[in-house]
Amino acid sequence: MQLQQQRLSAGSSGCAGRRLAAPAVRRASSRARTMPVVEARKVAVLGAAGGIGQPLSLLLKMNKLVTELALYDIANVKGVAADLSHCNTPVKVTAYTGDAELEGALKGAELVVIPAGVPRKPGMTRDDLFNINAGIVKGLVSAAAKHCPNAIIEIISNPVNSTVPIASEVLKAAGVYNPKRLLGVTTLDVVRANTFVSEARGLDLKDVDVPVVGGHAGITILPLLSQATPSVTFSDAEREAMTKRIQEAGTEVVEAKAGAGSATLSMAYAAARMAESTLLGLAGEPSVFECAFVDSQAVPGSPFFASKVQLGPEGVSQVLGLGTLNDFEKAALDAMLPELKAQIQKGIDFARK
Ligand SMILES: NC(=O)c1ccc[n+]([C@@H]2O[C@H](COP(=O)([O-])OP(=O)(O)OC[C@H]3O[C@@H](n4cnc5c(N)ncnc54)[C@H](O)[C@@H]3O)[C@@H](O)[C@H]2O)c1
Ligand SMILES: O=C(O)C[C@H](O)C(=O)O
Repeated sequence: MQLQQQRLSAGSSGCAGRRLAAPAVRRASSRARTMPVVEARKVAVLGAAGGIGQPLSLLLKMNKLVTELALYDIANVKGVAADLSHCNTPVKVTAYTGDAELEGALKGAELVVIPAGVPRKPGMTRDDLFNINAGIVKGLVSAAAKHCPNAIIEIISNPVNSTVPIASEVLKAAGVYNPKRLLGVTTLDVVRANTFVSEARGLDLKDVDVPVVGGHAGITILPLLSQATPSVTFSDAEREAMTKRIQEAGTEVVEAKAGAGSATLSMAYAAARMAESTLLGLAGEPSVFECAFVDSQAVPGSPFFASKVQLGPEGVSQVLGLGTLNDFEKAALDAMLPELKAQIQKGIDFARK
């Protein structure tokens, strides 16, 4: 609710917040009249007892667009749900654990958010998580294919560049793949880019919107600083340093946590923002945009790519192109592609074997 209030009044909705700025300011003065009509919306969080899952569930419990919050985890989820259910917001909280209860979590869900899986420790890459998380995502998406085949699925579990292709293959094999309904959550990259650029240039955060494209690991994370709103200028050295900071921001947190995991609170904030945008799109709100890692033809040869997408009643209603890149961004795009394609293919091969 708080997040939503902030979003509606700040006019910040997605990596293309600029498109919403004017209507959102109008909504702020007549919010009761212009809030989308809320139908029954069940949201399932798989991995809800984890470092991301718990604060994400709290934020969703505060969101007026959610009516039921189904929390699923292999451990400790009943306590999390009991705790959360005491918050006096209208969202109904239910808890499910173990394979036998997964169906209950998923039945009737319109949005399934998946932060299940292990996080990095210092010295690891996201790809080092593949061996454990690939199987977790495969299993959970198989269950979603069976129990809520029309739900929108948003994957947080790393490595996103591989787990999203795994999910697509699982859904294809089950005969229920709809590319408009599968998204890898890269919102945290946008959140970070907005924060760092605003800090560097002394800008009001609510005005800043930096699209981040590519994927979600190292050099595959490409902030398009040339397309930032408001327009910002950087020297070559500054642009390179800012790009690297955004690319390495996850590692910055992993190192600061020194073995206790990776980003959880900022990720929960980012995922809650992504979920809210998705629910706004489902509710028929026009002009809702976010960057996300989706089935895409934006870049030839890369079957998945993160770019700005429009969210609507069907999920992803439009995948936007990359716009005009400067020479630095063009070179960075060329440099990332072999790595991104290999990580996508690794996910596809795993799911097909
Ligand atoms: N996309 C992003 O931007 C982004 C950002 C931060 C973290 N992540 C990733 O999110 C994942 C979770 O991170 P975290 O810090 O919350 O980890 P965590 O270990 O704190 O929590 C993970 C939770 O998943 C649960 N889990 C494991 N297997 C499960 C299964 N089969 N079904 C249901 N639940 C299961 C665990 O019990 C645990 O509660 C990691 O893979 C991490 O790399 C992604
Ligand atoms: O860095 C990580 O391992 C977690 C996440 O992908 C992040 O960007 O914070």
